[in-house]
Amino acid sequence: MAETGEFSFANGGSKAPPVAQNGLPRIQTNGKKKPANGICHDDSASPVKAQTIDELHSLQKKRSAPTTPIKDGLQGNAAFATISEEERHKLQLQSISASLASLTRETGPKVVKGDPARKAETPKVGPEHHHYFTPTISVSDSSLKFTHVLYNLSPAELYEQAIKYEKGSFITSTGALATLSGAKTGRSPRDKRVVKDETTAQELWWGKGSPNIEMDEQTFLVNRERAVDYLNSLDKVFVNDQFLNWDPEHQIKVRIVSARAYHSLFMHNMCIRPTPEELENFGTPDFTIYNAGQFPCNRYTHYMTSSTSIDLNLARREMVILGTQYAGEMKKGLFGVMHYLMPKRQILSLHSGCNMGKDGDVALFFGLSGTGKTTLSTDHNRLLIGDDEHCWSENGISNIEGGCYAKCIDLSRDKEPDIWNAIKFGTVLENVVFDEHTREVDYSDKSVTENTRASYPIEYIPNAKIPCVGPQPKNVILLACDAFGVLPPVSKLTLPQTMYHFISGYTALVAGTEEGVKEPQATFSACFGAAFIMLHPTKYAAMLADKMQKHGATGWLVNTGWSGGRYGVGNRIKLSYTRKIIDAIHSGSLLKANYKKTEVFGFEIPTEIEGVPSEILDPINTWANKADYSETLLKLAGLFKNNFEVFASYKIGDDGKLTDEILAAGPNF
Ligand SMILES: Nc1ncnc2c1ncn2[C@@H]1O[C@H](COP(=O)(O)OP(=O)(O)OP(=O)(O)O)[C@@H](O)[C@H]1O
Ligand SMILES: O=C([O-])CC(=O)C(=O)O
Ligand SMILES: [Ca+2]
Ligand SMILES: [Mn+2]
Repeated sequence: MAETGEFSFANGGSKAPPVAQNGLPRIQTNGKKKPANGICHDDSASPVKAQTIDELHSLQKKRSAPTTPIKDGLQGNAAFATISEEERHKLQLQSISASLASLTRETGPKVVKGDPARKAETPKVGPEHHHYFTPTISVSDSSLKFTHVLYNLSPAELYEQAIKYEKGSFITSTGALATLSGAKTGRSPRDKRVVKDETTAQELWWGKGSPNIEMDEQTFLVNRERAVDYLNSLDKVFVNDQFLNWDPEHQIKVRIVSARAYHSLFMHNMCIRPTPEELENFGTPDFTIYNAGQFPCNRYTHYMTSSTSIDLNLARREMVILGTQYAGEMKKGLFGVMHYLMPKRQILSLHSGCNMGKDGDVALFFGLSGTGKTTLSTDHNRLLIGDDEHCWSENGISNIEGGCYAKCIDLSRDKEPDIWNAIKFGTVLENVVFDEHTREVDYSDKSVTENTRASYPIEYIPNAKIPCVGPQPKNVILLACDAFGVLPPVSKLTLPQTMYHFISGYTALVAGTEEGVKEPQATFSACFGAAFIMLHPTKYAAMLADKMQKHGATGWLVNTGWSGGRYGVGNRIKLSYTRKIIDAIHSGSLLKANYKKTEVFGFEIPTEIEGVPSEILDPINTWANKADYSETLLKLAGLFKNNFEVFASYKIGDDGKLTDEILAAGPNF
C-alpha cells in the first residue's frame, strides 16, 4: 500500500495526499494549488468548459442554420423576415402533419421534431410548448401519440440512424454506407399503378405496351391510408424536402416521407439538395411520396395482384409505395411525374445521361438499363451534367437529379476510376457483398443480386458541371447492348433512323447468366424508358425530332454489347473501344469519316476510327460463321419489325411525311 502517494489525482497538489483511515490516499478536490515541482501527471491542457458530462456532450454539437420551410402565403413577403424561429418550427410541423394526415380523420398526427431516442426531445404536453403540432380533435389512439420527424438530416446523422436501427447497415472500407434493399433488388414495373380519372383517361397512354396500369381513386386512397397509418404508427419518420430539375424556371419541390434512413439518404443523394435559405422558403411541396415499403399492400384490396404496389395519383400529386424497399422506385417514380409535367410545358423529359466538352458541345446518351448511360457519361475528359434523367427545353439541357445511380457489378478502379472514387462517405451502396472484417467490397460478388448499385451526390464526380445545365445538344447517342452481336459498334443515323430506334428502344439482355449459355432476350422499351413515360411514345418522339432538327443534332447508334458472335460465343465490346468511339463522336472526327452502308438495317458505318481495330467496325468480319451471322441479323430485324407494328398506325408530328420516313427507316429485308 502506498503510504506516500507519488502521484496526484486530477488537479492534485504536490504534497503527498493525506492518507485516509483505510490507508488509501485521500482524493484532493482542491485544484487551485500549483504543483511545486512543475510536474503535473494529469493532462496539462486547459480543462473543458463543462461542469458535468451532460454539459460536455451538449458542447459537442454546434447549432445549425435553421431548416424550416415557410408557408406559401408568406413567401416573398417581407413579413417572413420577422417570423421567429419558434414560429417557423411550428409552420414546418404543421406542413408535415398535413402531409401525414389521414383522410378519414380530419387532422394530421401530432408531430415533433427529433429522434425519439433522445429524451430531451420528447415533447412536454402543454400549450406553451411550440415544437410540436397538435390536432384539435382526438378520435383514436393514434392521435394520442407523437410521430417524431427526422427532417432533412445530414448524411452523418442518417448513417447513425441506419447503423443503429437498420439491420444490414455497415460502413465499408471506403466510408460508404452498405445496405440491403430487402426482398426486392430491382424495380417492380408490373406493380406500378396510375389513377385513371377523367383527365388522365384522356391524357395518358393506356393499354397494350403502356407502363400505366390503371387503378381508381378510391383504391388509391385505401393504399394511401394504409401507408400513412403505417408511417404514423412508427416512432419516427424521415422527411426530405428537396428539388427536381436544375433549370430554375421549371424546378419542382418534392417531399419524401419514409421509414428508413437508407431511403432518406438515397433521396438526399438523388434529388437536388436545397441550401438552408432555400429550405426556409420551401413552402408546400409540389409532389409527395409516402414510402411505406416495409409494409405490404393488402391483396384483398381491389386491383392488387401482389403484396407490392407503387401508386401514382397525378391529381393529388402523390405517390404511395407499399411492399418494396428498393430505393430506385422513388427516383424512377418521380421521373414518371416529370414525364407528365414537363411535356405540358413543351419540355422533353429523357431517360438519358448527358455530358459536355470543354468547348460546350453537349451529348445525350439514351439507353435502357445497363447499356452504359452512367458509365459513358462519366468521362474524365468531359463535364458531367447527369447520368440518367434530363429535360430538354428551349433553354437547353438540365439534369432532373442531384446525384447518380451507378451499377457496380464488376466495377473496376482501372476502367471506371471516377465512379470507383465516388464510393466514399455519403454514398449508399445497395446489396453489395463485403469482407466481414476489412469491410472491403467485392464488386464481383452477385450473392445478393446482380443489380448492385451506388448512389452518390453528383459533386462526388470531380468534373461535375454544377449547376447541372448545358446548351443545346450536338450529338444524340442511342446505346444498345446487343447480346446477338449483330449491330455494328457504331452507326451514324439519319433523323428518321434516330426516331425509329428511339421509338423502338432496343437492347438485349441475357437471362440467367450463371447457368451456361442462354439465348439473348431482345427487349424493346419505347423511348428507351417505357417504364417511365406517361404519354404515348409518339408524343416524346415528335418532340425529339423537332428539337434535333431545330438544333442540328446528329444521331448515333452505339452497340455496347457483343462482338465476334452472340452471347456465349463472342465477347462484350471492350469498354476502352467504346470510349474511343464516343471520343470520335464528341470531337467531330467521326462525322468526317468514310462510311459504308450495311444491309438489312441500312446503317452508315465508319471504316476507320482512331484506337479501334477497323475489322470490328463491321460485325460480319468478327463472326467465324458468316451464315450464322446473316441468320441472326435477320432474326433481330424480324423482332424489330414485329415490335414496331403497333406504332405504324400513329402519326408523328404535324405532317404525315415524317411518319412515312420513320417507317421506311427500319430494317429492310
Ligand atoms: N463497352 C461497354 N460500354 C459500356 N458499358 C460497358 C461496356 N462493357 C461493359 N460495360 C459495363 O456495363 C455496365 C453499364 O451500366 P450503366 O450503369 O452505365 O447502365 P445505365 O445505362 O446507366 O443503366 P441504368 O439506367 O439502369 O442506370 C457497367 O457495369 C459497365 O462497366
Ligand atoms: O431505376 C432503376 O432502378 C435503375 C435505373 O436507372 C433503370 O432501371 O433505368
Ligand atoms: Ca445509370
Ligand atoms: Mn436509369
